[in-house]
Amino acid sequence: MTRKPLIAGNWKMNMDHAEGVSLLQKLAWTLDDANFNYDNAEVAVFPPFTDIRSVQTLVEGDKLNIVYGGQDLSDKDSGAYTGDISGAFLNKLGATYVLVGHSERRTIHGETDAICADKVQAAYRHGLTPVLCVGEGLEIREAGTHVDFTLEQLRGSIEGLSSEQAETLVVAYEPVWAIGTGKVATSADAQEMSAAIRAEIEKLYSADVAEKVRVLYGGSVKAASAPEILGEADVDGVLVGGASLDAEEFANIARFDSK
Ligand SMILES: O=C(CO)COP(=O)(O)O
Repeated sequence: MTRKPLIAGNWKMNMDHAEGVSLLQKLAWTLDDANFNYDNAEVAVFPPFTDIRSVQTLVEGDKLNIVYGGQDLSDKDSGAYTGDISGAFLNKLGATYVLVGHSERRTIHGETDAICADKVQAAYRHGLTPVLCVGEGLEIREAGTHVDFTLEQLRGSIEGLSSEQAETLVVAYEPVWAIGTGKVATSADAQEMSAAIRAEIEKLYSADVAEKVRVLYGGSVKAASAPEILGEADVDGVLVGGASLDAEEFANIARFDSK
């Protein structure tokens, strides 16, 4: 089976709701002008929470083919959790995906694998597809233990996941040393880890489930580096940070396979 590529833009803490709507509008126009075929790849954006209602209004109003999600969610459904966002609210706003365990949340907010596993379950509880972020820091990469480290993170963050849930899981391999540094991993690095993640999913579940899981690469992806990375057998998409804030650049990443 062929897995449909997912081209995802993580806006992080950028773009207020007005800026976000104009970025999304520009992205949609740029893709339309290029006759982008949405059958070739799924395009998703992850705006700040404050933008999502406005994004929903634009997507639904203009019938855009672009989907969207939250950058995080609470592991709880509702209650006295000041500042947290429930997956139920994201679902109500038409979100398709939700990022879980981005390295900036694991480091800055101390999110452990166990917390991520609870957030993955919360995503499924609320009809959201989790994009689970894993990846090693520079010291681990330099020690050569990056595969074991990342698979350990994966196992811990999908604790309790059923086969049925796992089939729709998206995993984003984002080596921390490549995030925001301009140091993009080689396509061989991305392939090595994507294949290892898929093999681990097969061990934990089955070959059929492993075939269905989509594995993304993230870390300084630009239009110039995207085609080679996305050409790797086990890489099913990219999770783009900085370059997703530029409509033209992100559109060119989405059009990675246009000759
Ligand atoms: O963290 C990332 C996406 O979630 C990657 O960010 P950059 O593309 O800016 O390196």
